[in-house]
Amino acid sequence: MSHTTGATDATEATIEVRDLRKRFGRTLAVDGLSFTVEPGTVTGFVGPNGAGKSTTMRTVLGLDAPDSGQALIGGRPYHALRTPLLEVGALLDAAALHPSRRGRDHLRWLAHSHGLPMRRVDEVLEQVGMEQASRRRAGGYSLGMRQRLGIAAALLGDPPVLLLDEPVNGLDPEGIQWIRTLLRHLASEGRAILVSSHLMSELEDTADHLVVIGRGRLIADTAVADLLTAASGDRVRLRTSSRTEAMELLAREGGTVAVIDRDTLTVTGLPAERIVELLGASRVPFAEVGAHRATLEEAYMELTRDAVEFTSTPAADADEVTR
Ligand SMILES: Nc1ncnc2c1ncn2[C@@H]1O[C@H](COP(=O)(O)OP(=O)(O)OP(=O)(O)O)[C@@H](O)[C@H]1O
Repeated sequence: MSHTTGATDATEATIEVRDLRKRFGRTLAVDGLSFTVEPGTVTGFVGPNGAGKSTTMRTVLGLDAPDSGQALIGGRPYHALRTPLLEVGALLDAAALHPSRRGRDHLRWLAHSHGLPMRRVDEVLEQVGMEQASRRRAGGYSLGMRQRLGIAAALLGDPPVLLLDEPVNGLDPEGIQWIRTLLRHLASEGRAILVSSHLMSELEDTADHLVVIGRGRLIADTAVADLLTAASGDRVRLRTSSRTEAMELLAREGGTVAVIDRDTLTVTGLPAERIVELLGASRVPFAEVGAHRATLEEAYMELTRDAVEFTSTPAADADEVTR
């Protein structure tokens, strides 16, 4: 953060959600949710469609009023922020722009209305790779371009807190890689960043921390590294051209064997050294025996499977919490 725009100090870079509840008619969108986004971290906000992610973000941004509980930015509710654009940046929908307006003019207007120096417009346009495109009219922008412009607008006030709702939507693989690098960089500067996604794989290599919700309730609030370690367990991964033979042998010796693909297995209940010994003694060909590292997707599946009981609601409430 440059601090030239008077951004708040690092201790204020947090998002705190405290026992938040929000109902829309018969739908309980957010049901007693609490979590904190710490400075210097990218926190992934994950859950299936309709889980309550957007509602939570909108409440943090003062766009929805909570029925109870609190949503705070740097310890204060959004409406109490003196200079919101300098304190929190947000991407909710890809920038809704008038088709005849140039992206650059949109940012200049935003900067002007908040008393920000015009050089910030050029700085953020460079940061999102839109220097050239921003001189064209928005009517011709792709969804990816509008996403980039929306991110530029969020960064304009150099805020210590960022909320991005599904920022990867519409980006091509190169764009996805770009946003990963950008978010890592922004977090390394001490910002608190909350990024929602309904796909766990999109957060691989981006998030340090995960808040997983289902039906408006917290399922997990965990460091990504801890989640992956727990999900990887004591599983050993091995490759073999004699899959059936290897499976029979290892199961006989007390291992629990799962098939990953045509020539890859994972085994629990037997240490790697023992597996090597057993396959070697029986002359079953194998290669690459090592600890299995779970993907974030696998970890998520495990997590939500364990959380089924926690997330399910009494039958009487059932139609209140479904879309
Ligand atoms: N303005 C509204 N009026 C009525 N119901 C709403 C409103 N906004 C959200 N909901 C409902 O609240 C629930 C949570 O929706 P929300 O958009 O917060 O979920 P989400 O996790 O962001 O989902 P998605 O991944 O699909 O964006 C859903 O059942 C949704 O239909």
